[in-house]
Formats: sequence, structure tokens, C-alpha cells
Amino acid sequence: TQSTRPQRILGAVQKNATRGDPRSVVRAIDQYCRNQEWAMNVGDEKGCILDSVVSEVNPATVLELGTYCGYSTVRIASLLPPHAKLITLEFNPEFAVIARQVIAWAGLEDKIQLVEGASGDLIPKMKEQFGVETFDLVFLDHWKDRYLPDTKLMEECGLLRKGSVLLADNVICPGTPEYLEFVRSSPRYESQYFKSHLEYTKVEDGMEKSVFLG
Ligand SMILES: O=C(NC/C=C/[C@H]1O[C@@H](n2cnc3cncnc32)[C@H](O)[C@@H]1O)c1cc([N+](=O)[O-])cc(O)c1O
Ligand SMILES: [Mg+2]
Repeated sequence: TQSTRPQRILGAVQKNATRGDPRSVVRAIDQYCRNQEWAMNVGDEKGCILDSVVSEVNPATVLELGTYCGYSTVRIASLLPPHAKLITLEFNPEFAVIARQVIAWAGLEDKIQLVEGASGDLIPKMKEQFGVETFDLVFLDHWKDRYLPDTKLMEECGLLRKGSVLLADNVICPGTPEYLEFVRSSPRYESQYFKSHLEYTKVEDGMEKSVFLG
């Protein structure tokens, strides 16, 4: 039977990356997706922006919306301090199965909790079910029309504190116009655009970093 793209990405990790070496997992996926077949990972160019924001925030609690194959999950978790935790939400069970194996290959199971379900349903349960107070960093990389509703939902559920950082992928391509308009015009956010390119291409894309002002 025909394999799926996520299965082929996992195969590239198991073939080319070293168990327990997160950066080799990141490198293996980037090499596969740049040379064999494109996939919607944040990628190596925007990944450097992600790395710099993670290092600057040095978060104890991270929420990722949209795991896909776990590329950015592993990339973020590889930079977290010892007791920090990353919760990543993924509602496609097939993608979740692949991501769990990519995370395991990287040896990051202890830092990452992959929760299967829709962000709209899970965000209101974060405090009671996962013992989370607030998130220091949120990485938005799921369906682009969910960025704004989920941001409003995180505010309503008290999951953001003064200084919480939202980092959003794809604000140009495919684009998240309503989200961008909201965070750039709201007095409750301080926003900054990082110009880059769509993963593995020369197409313009960028990431928006927005600090919640409380
Ligand atoms: O469409 C893109 N990303 C959507 C990502 C979607 C991923 O997040 C999950 N998801 C969605 N809503 C969810 C709600 N709750 C949980 N998981 C959810 C989906 O099951 C998928 O694993 C995209 C597209 C391009 N592109 O060039 O076309 C480039 C990119 O970098 C992209 O991120
Ligand atoms: Mg993306």
C-alpha cells in the first residue's frame, strides 16, 4: 500500500538521524523536505527565527498549536531548560502517530506532551486537565483561520500573562490577515514582524511575534 508523506518523513528520520539527537532529527527532516518532497514544516530558515525567540523567552511552559509531524515540536523542545514543558495539540490521529515516533526518536518524550484533539476544545481544558497556569510562549502553526479565535480563547481562559509571547507562522503565506490585523491594532499586544521565506522555497513568508501586555 502507498505510504503517506508523514510516513516518508518519519522514514527519513529513522534512516538519517541519530536516536536521542534532536538537532539531527531536525536536519534529517529539512534535508528530506528540501531535496525529496516539500512538507509544511516551519523549516530551516524560519526555524532560526523560532530558535532565537525560544532562546530569548527561555520559557518554562510552551503551547504549540498544530503538531503535524513534530518538526517544530522537537526544534523548540531541544532548546528548553531542564524542567520546562511543551504541550502540543494535534487533531489528526495519523499525524499524531507519526509525531509521537519523531519525538521518541529525538528522545524528548519527557519534555513534550502531545494531546490529540481540536485546539478549540482543548484550550478551555488546559488548566483543569493539564495543570497549566499560563503559557510563557505559544507557537501558532495550525489552520490559519484558527489563529485569531484561539488567541481570543486563550485570553478568555486566562492562559496568557503579562509578557506571554505568541509566535505565529505563515502570516504572509498562506496568510492570516484577520489575526495579523488584530495583534497589530490591539493595544494589548506589542507586535513585531520577522520577514523570511516559505519553508524550502523563495516565496515570501514571515512570522509575527506578539507580546501580550496583560
Ligand atoms: O496549512 C498549513 N498549516 C496548517 C497546519 C495544520 C496542522 O495542524 C493540525 N491542526 C489544524 N487545526 C488544528 C486544531 N487543533 C489541533 N490541530 C490542528 C492539522 O491536523 C495539521 O497537522 C500550512 C500551509 C503552508 N503552505 O505553504 O501551504 C505552509 C505552512 O507552514 C503551513 O503551516
Ligand atoms: Mg506553518
